[in-house]
Amino acid sequence: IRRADLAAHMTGTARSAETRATAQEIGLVDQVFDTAAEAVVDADLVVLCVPVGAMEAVAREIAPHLAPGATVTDVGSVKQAVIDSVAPHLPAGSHFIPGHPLAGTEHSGPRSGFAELFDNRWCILTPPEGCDPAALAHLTQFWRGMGANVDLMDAPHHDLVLAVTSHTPHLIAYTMVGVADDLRRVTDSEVIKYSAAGFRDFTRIAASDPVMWRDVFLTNKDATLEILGRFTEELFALQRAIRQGDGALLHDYFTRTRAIRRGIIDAGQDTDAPDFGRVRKHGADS
Ligand SMILES: NC(=O)C1=CN([C@@H]2O[C@H](COP(=O)(O)OP(=O)(O)OC[C@H]3O[C@@H](n4cnc5c(N)ncnc54)[C@H](O)[C@@H]3O)[C@@H](O)[C@H]2O)C=CC1
Ligand SMILES: O=C(O)C(=O)Cc1ccc(O)cc1
Repeated sequence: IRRADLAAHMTGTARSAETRATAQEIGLVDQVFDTAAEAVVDADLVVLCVPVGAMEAVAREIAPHLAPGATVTDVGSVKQAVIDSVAPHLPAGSHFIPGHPLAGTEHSGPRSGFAELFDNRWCILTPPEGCDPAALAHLTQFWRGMGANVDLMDAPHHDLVLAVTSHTPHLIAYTMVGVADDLRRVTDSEVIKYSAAGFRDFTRIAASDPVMWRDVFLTNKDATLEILGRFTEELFALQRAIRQGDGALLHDYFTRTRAIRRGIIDAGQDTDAPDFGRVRKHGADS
């Protein structure tokens, strides 16, 4: 926001005194308040950046203190649950436009942000029907100002797409690291020592914030279970092919998946590796 001078004055808050002190110390915002109720007074734009399961409590707290005509948005990884829990509490005359930047790392807290985080990444907005066009245009410009590309979607579609591209992959990473941990005799030495790229990536993902991801799965339950069901079917098919020595099936399968990866790279969306590098370079928590 500072890089592109998108706000005249930025306020912020966090639940713990320690986080608020850190935010103050590193100059993350112009003014840090003890409560969300104080932080939103006179704000044109309010961005809720809490775990999905905490959105409702924060919405209840800020609602009586919002300026008339304020725009309220969020960055939660699930959208329908946020709409259901936040919208009923906001006053008439405010504009609620949920959002989700598809950018982040396994790190949390005020020291984990860096100005380039949203550069050339997608931010999906899920405006409700009848949403104020001027408020939507402003919010779109806000995200573009931070370097993101903006797309619009309805919330259920967002939740299904993200179940495929983010939520289920995270669950699989958590599971794989859990499996390795169960094999204690391997974990204690060899898994760490000989950790090849695949498992290393899983451990990075599985180091993500437990509260945030607990809430993602609790609130995007149906879509995640749907994708997990399909994942399990495919896994069983591959398991059978391995048992039966069906090399042709495995080869065909891996040829198809390789083409998908190449499609992602051709579309300019292969941002994982540079992103990881950026986190290190910009000194986020490690
Ligand atoms: N970390 C990531 O890579 C991404 C996260 N998101 C979404 O962004 C949101 C925030 O995540 P981060 O910024 O990573 O987390 P964070 O841990 O850096 O910040 C979360 C904030 O919420 C506060 N909080 C937690 N529980 C609360 C409660 N019950 N009541 C009031 N405040 C509470 C914490 O004190 C903290 O200030 C989540 O909804 C997450 O799904 C979206 C895209 C990427
Ligand atoms: O660290 C990673 O690789 C991520 O996938 C970050 C991330 C986490 C949650 C989101 O809703 C969006 C992006």
